[in-house]
Amino acid sequence: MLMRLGYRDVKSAFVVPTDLDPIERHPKAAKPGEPMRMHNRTCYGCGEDSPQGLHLDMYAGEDFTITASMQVEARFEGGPGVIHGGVLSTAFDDVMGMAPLLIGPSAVTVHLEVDYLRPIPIGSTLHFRAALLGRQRRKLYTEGVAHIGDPDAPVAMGHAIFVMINPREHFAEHVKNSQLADEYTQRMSRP
Ligand SMILES: CCCCC/C=C\C/C=C\C/C=C\C/C=C\CCCC(=O)SCCNC(=O)CCNC(=O)[C@H](O)C(C)(C)COP(=O)(O)OP(=O)(O)OC[C@H]1O[C@@H](n2cnc3c(N)ncnc32)[C@H](O)[C@@H]1OP(=O)(O)O
Repeated sequence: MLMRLGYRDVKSAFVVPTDLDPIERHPKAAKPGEPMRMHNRTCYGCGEDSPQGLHLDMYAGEDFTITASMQVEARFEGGPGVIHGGVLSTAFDDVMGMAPLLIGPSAVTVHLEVDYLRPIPIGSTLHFRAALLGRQRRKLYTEGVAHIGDPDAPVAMGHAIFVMINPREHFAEHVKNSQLADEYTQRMSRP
């Protein structure tokens, strides 16, 4: 099922394959309107225990969508008075990265694109919507859009490809570096 967020007039080089495999919402996934569970509470994007992080607030939406918001704090300044482009791409990575969890698997970013459409002032609230567009083998195609109050006036769009992984294998050698190393090491040792 291919569901796009609209805004087709926005130029983007991202190509979504036409031969996508069917996807289904996982029965245990958050219901529309419910908060998305943090994948890691020290995540720089959404973790509540990441002191320097973006503190994205994320909710499950209808179908394969996520909604999210964040405050554009002064510490996120890039150009004078506006958000840093890298901060915005971090936010898109994390918001679009939540969409795979609606169908179940853990997945990591292999490709990320951001189209910057309008300057985003410090002090604004950024609102995001992201959608899982479809799956092709282990690849998951996503799209995101951001606005600062008027949903019909997008300020940025994002596209990304995530690849499904086995988290135990993928993070096995790295959990020791986590701020939550003890917790993850214990989780790894459970059958
Ligand atoms: C129990 C303890 C652990 C608990 C942890 C719990 C949960 C955490 C898990 C997940 C997180 C969940 C939500 C996350 C939300 C947001 C977070 C932001 C996400 C990130 O910020 S995450 C950091 C940055 N991310 C990386 O750190 C990835 C580095 N990377 C790799 O680790 C490898 O790359 C890997 C393993 C991904 C794949 O490697 P591989 O060998 O398994 O597979 P392969 O290379 O064959 O790729 C398979 C198919 O993807 C295609 N493909 C590959 N690369 C592509 C590209 N660039 N463009 C287009 N297509 C590409 C191939 O062409 C092929 O496609 P095809 O099927 O058509 O052949």
